[in-house]
Amino acid sequence: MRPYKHEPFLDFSEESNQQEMKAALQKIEEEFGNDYELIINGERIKTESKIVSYNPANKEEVIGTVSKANQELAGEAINAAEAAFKTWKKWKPEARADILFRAAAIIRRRKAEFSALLIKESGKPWNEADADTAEAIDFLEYYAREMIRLKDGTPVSSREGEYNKYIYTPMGVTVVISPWNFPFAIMAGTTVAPIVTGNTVVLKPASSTPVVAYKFVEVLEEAGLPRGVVNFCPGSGAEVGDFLVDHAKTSLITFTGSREVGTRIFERASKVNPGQIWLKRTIIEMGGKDTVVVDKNADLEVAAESIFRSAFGFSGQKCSAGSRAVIHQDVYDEVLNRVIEIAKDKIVGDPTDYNTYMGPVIDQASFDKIMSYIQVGKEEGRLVFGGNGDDSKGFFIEPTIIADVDPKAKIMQEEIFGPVVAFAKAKDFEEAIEIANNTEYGLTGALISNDREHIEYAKENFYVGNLYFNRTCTGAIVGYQPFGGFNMSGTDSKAGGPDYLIQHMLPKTISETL
Ligand SMILES: NC(=O)c1ccc[n+]([C@@H]2O[C@H](COP(=O)([O-])OP(=O)(O)OC[C@H]3O[C@@H](n4cnc5c(N)ncnc54)[C@H](O)[C@@H]3O)[C@@H](O)[C@H]2O)c1
Ligand SMILES: N[C@@H](CCC=O)C(=O)O
Repeated sequence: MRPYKHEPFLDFSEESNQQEMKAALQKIEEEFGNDYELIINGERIKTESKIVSYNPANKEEVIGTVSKANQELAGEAINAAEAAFKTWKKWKPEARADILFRAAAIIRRRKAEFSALLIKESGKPWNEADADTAEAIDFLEYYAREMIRLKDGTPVSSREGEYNKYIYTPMGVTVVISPWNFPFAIMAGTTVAPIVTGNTVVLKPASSTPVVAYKFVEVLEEAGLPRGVVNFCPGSGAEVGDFLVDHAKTSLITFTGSREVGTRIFERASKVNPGQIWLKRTIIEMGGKDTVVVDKNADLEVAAESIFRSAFGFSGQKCSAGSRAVIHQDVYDEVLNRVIEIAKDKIVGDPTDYNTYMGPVIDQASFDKIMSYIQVGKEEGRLVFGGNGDDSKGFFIEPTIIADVDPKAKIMQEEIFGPVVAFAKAKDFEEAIEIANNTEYGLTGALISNDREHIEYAKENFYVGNLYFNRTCTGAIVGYQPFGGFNMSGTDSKAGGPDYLIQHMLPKTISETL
């Protein structure tokens, strides 16, 4: 087994990579409109009721229709997962890991096809889609190796006359609820972490992006995953989500999504329901209100680039998005003007076009919500760039920059999840860090500074789960920057890190008297 190394991103300035992506985009169009079924215990189940997956850049284009589970079918999925657990938990960890390695190899061979689907189903531009596919491969490769590392447990001491062992055992049925914004990587990572640790899964993907999730489950089947170990169960959050969370046979819930739904799940999971003989465990990763702080002696070009890319990568639809820029007063105007300059060059449009920097936002509800925040922003600050949206064909919003915002203003406090960045001025470095910390979230942050003392100060005082220096606050890499946040950003499970898998297992102490 080679040491873990992250999957390299494709360089689309190379003609051959461009051609491959163009061909993949054409090829997947042939599958548009296909019908995808539920997968319960390996059986395909077609339902009358459907989820329709649209291209957010072109509302007319249907990516696929997907059967929609009701509570009865969700109950069958839980039963199938419970039955499969009896044998799957006995598989050797190395054999479980092998399935992940095989799945990674299959996806690597079909990389362009998966990225093309992400471009169409979630509106990601090429580089963001490629990064999402690469991250899905990374999760498979990394968690497989992690399970092999953990298979014999962690060494503990033994006194004379005894032999002690400390091992990790699987938990049971895991409900995986995933978001649409990393429809491949997060969905795949949160599905295979419970699987490789010996649990079985009911996967409820986001309703905007169910097709990529179906195709991933097919890959797991092709890689040799026995039936019932993963059950594909798309459905309404309110109906099927609550049902799965509440179910007495659910042991572990791993959720990634909004604060509103995450706190609801956290609360419901704490209730012990009739027939339930354990306390449910939850891994809950939620939103962010993330800040790029610029110090007065920073490299201002790095600062402007970092702010721009943190705010507008995938139209700001990342939990890690830098939706707040807090700038030292001495360099405020210069940085703001440079970010505006960068924004002027960038193309907003159809993400199937290689030259597009920013595609659409995911759907009408997001479009309306972001536009209403822009309206609030115009009242709370000075609109200096963008501000317009067009939802006639797809859900397009210009990169929007609002200057001179009070740190306590609504657009400085609430997660917008769109291409909007608010600028605030700080009188000195300490005040900038105070402003950065003044939200209820604590996910990511970046400091752009050349002052070593300030960097050390930030390491201690900038209260976020992922802290970066002299770069963007987005773009964590599996195995290199374990990911998760403090406070209302979640349980800080650190996906893609060395502490992640053990949260899917029950540690067991075995002590034998010799
Ligand atoms: N911290 C992280 O690692 C991370 C990563 C990606 C996205 N996010 C956050 O996710 C949010 C965007 O994603 P979203 O719009 O898909 O979030 P969301 O909370 O609306 O939906 C997430 C998932 O929860 C399901 N759901 C909805 N209601 C439910 C219920 N009552 N019970 C169970 N499940 C239910 C949805 O169908 C979906 O599958 C943002 O807030 C973003 O910051 C966080
Ligand atoms: N892990 C991603 C963010 C995931 C949330 O949307 C990043 O680091 O940018």
